Amino acid sequence: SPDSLPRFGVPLPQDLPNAEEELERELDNIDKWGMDIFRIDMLTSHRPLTCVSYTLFEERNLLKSFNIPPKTFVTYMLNIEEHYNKEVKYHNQVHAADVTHSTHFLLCAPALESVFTDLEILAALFAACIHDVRHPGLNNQFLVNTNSELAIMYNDESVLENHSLAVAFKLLQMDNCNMLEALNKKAVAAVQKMVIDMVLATDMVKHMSLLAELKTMVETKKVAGSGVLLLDNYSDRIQVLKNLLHCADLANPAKPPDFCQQWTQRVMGEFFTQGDLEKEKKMEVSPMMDRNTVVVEKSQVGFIDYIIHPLWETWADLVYPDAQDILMYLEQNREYYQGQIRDSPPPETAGETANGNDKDKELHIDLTL
Ligand SMILES: COc1ccc(C2=NN(C3CCN(C(=O)CN4C(=O)CC(C)(C)CC4=O)CC3)C(=O)[C@@H]3CC=CC[C@H]23)cc1OC
Ligand SMILES: [Mg+2]
Ligand SMILES: [Zn+2]
Repeated sequence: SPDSLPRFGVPLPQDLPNAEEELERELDNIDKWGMDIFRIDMLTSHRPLTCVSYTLFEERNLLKSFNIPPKTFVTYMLNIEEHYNKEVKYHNQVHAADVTHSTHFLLCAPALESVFTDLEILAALFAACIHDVRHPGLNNQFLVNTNSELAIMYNDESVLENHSLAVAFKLLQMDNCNMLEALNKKAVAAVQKMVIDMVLATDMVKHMSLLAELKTMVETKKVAGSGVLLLDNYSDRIQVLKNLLHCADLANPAKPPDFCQQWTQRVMGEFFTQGDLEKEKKMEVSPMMDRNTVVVEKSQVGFIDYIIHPLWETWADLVYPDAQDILMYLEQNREYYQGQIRDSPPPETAGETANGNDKDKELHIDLTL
């Protein structure tokens, strides 16, 4: 019937004859780290978030478990997807779909099997879907420094993260969008609190404290007989979920090389756009945002060494050995970027090459060889 949903939740591009079977093939990898979200973006006419979230909620049987009408779920997710900014090069619906997929993958870790309830899993996937909605492609510091409406609204505190949360919960109230309508008041309140806690924890200013708490949890790790993590209070459970979403948000350098490099292109495109605007406004240009001075490969090595590897190494300890392959990609990508940094020629002393031979003679020998 006409009002029945398309198979993957979204209409497919008419000009691609076998889009449906191509999309089915890509979605067969939804339980794999290497799923190609960029191809899904293309095959869904740029609605990867609705397609991936619908597929995941169906696969995890969450629509039935919480009596979420599929039509309501899809209407809400399409609405959320519409509220991601297509002009923004990185913080758009493809990033949201990628983080949602990564969140799903991390929740599948054997060390977390049967640890979280369906309500907590719904909250984590929902948080991933909405965590950057209405992102303007500018960071919190810029919004604060320019006295933006948003910064005033949220008193300079996690401005973007508060805004995404408010927009997401506001959109739930629109016609035929309340996907949580069948949940009782207590369950809705519990989901809302968990989603707020998780999304606020994606603000990078929280990174060091979040990582410190994760390290403490790893040191005092309690494991049940079956080997799964023992989390017997809200504080521990939400702490793992906050770090899980934070890891998913910081997963780009831990993805297969060509995906990692595409994300780097996108984020640097967004950063340079902000840097250009800061220059235009005679502001100090933010770190890594000046297109004239940044060495992208160096930034990636620094980002991996200071932020990404310490976080993922700790997460990998928590769920050992489930994240070893992810750590491998991260180390591979770090070596790739390190190798790309054009090492300036070794400092030559006057008249001699690095190994002390007479320059001309050595060059002559090289040439005849
Ligand atoms: C694919 O590459 C990237 C993807 C996402 C990001 C984001 N960056 N940030 C901030 C993270 C902290 N930050 C730093 O400058 C951290 N940092 C370094 O990276 C290396 C250093 C300069 C040597 C020392 C240092 O302090 C500023 C940017 C975000 O807040 C974004 C939003 C939320 C999550 C991550 C995302 C960066 C990427 O490549 C650089
Ligand atoms: Mg964010
Ligand atoms: Zn994000």
